[in-house]
Amino acid sequence: MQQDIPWHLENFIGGSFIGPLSGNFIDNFNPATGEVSGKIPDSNEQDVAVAVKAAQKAFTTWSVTPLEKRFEILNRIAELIDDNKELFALAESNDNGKPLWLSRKVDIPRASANFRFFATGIMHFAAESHQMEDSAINYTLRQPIGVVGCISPWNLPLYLFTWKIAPALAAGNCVIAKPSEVTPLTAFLLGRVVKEAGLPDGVLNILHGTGPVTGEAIIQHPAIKAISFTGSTRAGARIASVAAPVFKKLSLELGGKNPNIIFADCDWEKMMNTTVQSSFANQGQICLCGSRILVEASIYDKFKTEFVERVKALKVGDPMDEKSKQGAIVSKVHFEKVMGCIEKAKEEGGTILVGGQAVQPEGRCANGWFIQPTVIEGVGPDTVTNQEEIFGPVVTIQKFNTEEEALQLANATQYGLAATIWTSNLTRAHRVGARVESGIIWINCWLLRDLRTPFGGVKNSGVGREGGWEALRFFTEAKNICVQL
Ligand SMILES: NC(=O)C1=CN([C@@H]2O[C@H](COP(=O)(O)OP(=O)(O)OC[C@H]3O[C@@H](n4cnc5c(N)ncnc54)[C@H](O)[C@@H]3O)[C@@H](O)[C@H]2O)C=CC1
Ligand SMILES: O=C(O)/C=C/C=C(\O)C(=O)O
Repeated sequence: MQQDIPWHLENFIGGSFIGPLSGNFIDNFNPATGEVSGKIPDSNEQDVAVAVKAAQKAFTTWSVTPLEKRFEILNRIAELIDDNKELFALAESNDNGKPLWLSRKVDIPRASANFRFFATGIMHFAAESHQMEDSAINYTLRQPIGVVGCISPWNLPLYLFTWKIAPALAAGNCVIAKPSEVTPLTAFLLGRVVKEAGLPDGVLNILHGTGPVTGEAIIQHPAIKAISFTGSTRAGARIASVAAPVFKKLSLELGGKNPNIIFADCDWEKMMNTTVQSSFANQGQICLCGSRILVEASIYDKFKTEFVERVKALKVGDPMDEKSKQGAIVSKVHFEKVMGCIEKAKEEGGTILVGGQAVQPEGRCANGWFIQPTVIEGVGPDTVTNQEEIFGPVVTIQKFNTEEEALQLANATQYGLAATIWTSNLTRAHRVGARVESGIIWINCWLLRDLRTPFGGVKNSGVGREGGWEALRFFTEAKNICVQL
């Protein structure tokens, strides 16, 4: 595969790289330098229509391609991502601003793992059968849906793009996929990889462009029968309003305002190390980050002192520098949003214990969008700061006295994606875990991922589950066949 990071991106439609029909492109930026780093297609509904035609044509053969063949191709895609890991990692860091070591260690390996996981997963996927004593037998077919749409965000670009595409393809669907316009590079490179891996033309189509134009064209296209989306709750609500009345299948993985509940009897060192990570990994731009830290009163002061010290020590800087623990914020728009949230917290009476400022590293990153990791104290549970997703390197700390109070605080938002509980009392851990309103609970750990488990949120954090059989069920239609004996 070519080892260059491309400047001029094209759509990948019907197995070919082609420009947008309008001829219009939009600027792509490197957030670490603030400079334009390339051009991406500003695709519209005509481009989507061409892609859907290619996908419909490909579906006639891909949907009946033997599982072993699908396995072989998806596994080959995984191998090729691994073979080109350095190129993918560099592209991801340039596009997103995350440290290169993080792309190498997490993002790119997880992208190939997604393909490998669903390549093997489809070989083991089985449907149910139900016997009615000796009078009839029902068996359920799990058939591919047809053409499906996969729309992903900018925070874990290739990681989340492939988390949707891999199960969709494994299940026999053809895909119209759109990465975030903010981080298009690795999705473009994926087009080259799938071509080389021998995925038939039209099975995966990758279109670039904005949410309001390209994204809208995908969700509104009548031939696209299911949409899998990860991103903001606002965009998720919009997608549901378009898709639900025409009965498209929907999987929505949305925002979070996740509680990190710390009891006094926790394993201190493990909790501290992990809490720094769960607060600020990827500049806090992971929907699973613990943005509201709830600490038992008896250890609150000790926690505050040590946590602030550790956060102060996190080096913010050039993503290419191995020593940088924090890279750039993904875009100028998002940088301004996060800085605005910090200002809002101050207006709401919050005290900035550490951080709170933009950072201007020396050298090539002097004009990039960097923010110090920020810890805020003194904002109540009902404030905007503790209610709205910030999605940046900003956490709040709040004190609780009893388990009941911890639960009240934990559940006091519109979101319900993930929660972390720190305690060495397993009985309490189970009890609290069962009562936190959240799709995912981590006890004495964070982001420990088993790809077989159901992944998703409750309340305004989304609808449906990804991962394992859940994903393969989502990307198939169940058809029950009843045979009277
Ligand atoms: N995983 C998560 O929880 C994420 C949450 N966010 C939150 O969303 C806020 C805004 O970030 P954005 O980049 O604007 O996220 P977004 O939700 O607008 O964008 C995510 C993806 O959806 C697409 N999209 C947007 N509107 C669409 C529409 N009407 N139809 C179809 N596709 C559409 C975008 O082009 C992108 O590919 C962030 O500040 C953060 O709070 C953002 C990204 C990921
Ligand atoms: O699947 C995972 O391990 C992580 C998923 C993270 C998101 O969906 C997100 O940050 O939006």
